[in-house]
Amino acid sequence: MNATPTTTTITAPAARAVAAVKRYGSGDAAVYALDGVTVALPTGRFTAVMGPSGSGKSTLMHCLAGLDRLTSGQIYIGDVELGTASDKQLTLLRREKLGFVFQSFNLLPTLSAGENITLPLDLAGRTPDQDWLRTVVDTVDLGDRLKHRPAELSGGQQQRVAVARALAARPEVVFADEPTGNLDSRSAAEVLRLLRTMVTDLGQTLVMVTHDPSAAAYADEVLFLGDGRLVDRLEQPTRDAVLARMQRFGD
Ligand SMILES: Nc1ncnc2c1ncn2[C@@H]1O[C@H](COP(=O)(O)OP(=O)(O)OP(=O)(O)O)[C@@H](O)[C@H]1O
Repeated sequence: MNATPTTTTITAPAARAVAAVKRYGSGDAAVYALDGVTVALPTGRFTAVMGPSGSGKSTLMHCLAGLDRLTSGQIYIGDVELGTASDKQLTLLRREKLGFVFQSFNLLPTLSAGENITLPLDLAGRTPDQDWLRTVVDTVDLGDRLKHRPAELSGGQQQRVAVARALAARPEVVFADEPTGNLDSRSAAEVLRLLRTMVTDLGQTLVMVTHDPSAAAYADEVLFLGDGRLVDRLEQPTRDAVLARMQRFGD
């Protein structure tokens, strides 16, 4: 009898934390912002991070993104372990492998939208991959607004420019910290649809910290932090399921 051959595709996680501990202060004043978090962020997926205020969301994101160092444990971006990297290597890694979107759009006011998008590449002396850049600009759908300065764009449009800037270098992971925190609900939905598209259509890996259950519902999975620990996770989240889980933190 012939056995049917099976193939299994194993995709390495884009980033992971292993027994991640981050302690601020010492002795009686010690605060464990992360208290032993082990989690893998799969490639090509949209992961949202939620939890009550002070639960360690920003700390986890900053440590994953090489903006802050752990007290103990390991962070990997691909197969690079960040703990052994020098500050200079971390700066290079952030520039070459990671993209960032912040709550405040952080665009340079004197540059056009198009110039803002390519600025990180220009500063790094890298030649943009024109095909990729065209795909990114098409995806963010700014049409004829590329020559406009940030002040001439709506909040939602400015955040779409910031998303395009994060994508321009084709990073391995994009980190978004409350990307819709400064937007009205219509603009927020515009930006969230764009983030969803960049994962679904362009295969980007995205990690987003948010307080908003509606925003988290765009993700493939939501991780819930409580007191510096990973306390729950929810696949294919809906707004109501996320809301219900968040309400349980109040119990
Ligand atoms: N630089 C710091 N020095 C001392 N304690 C800190 C520092 N940064 C964070 N913390 C503490 O670590 C814990 C986790 O903070 P963190 O900002 O990661 O939480 P968060 O879930 O992102 O909160 P929020 O939703 O309010 O932004 C909190 O108790 C916070 O007070």
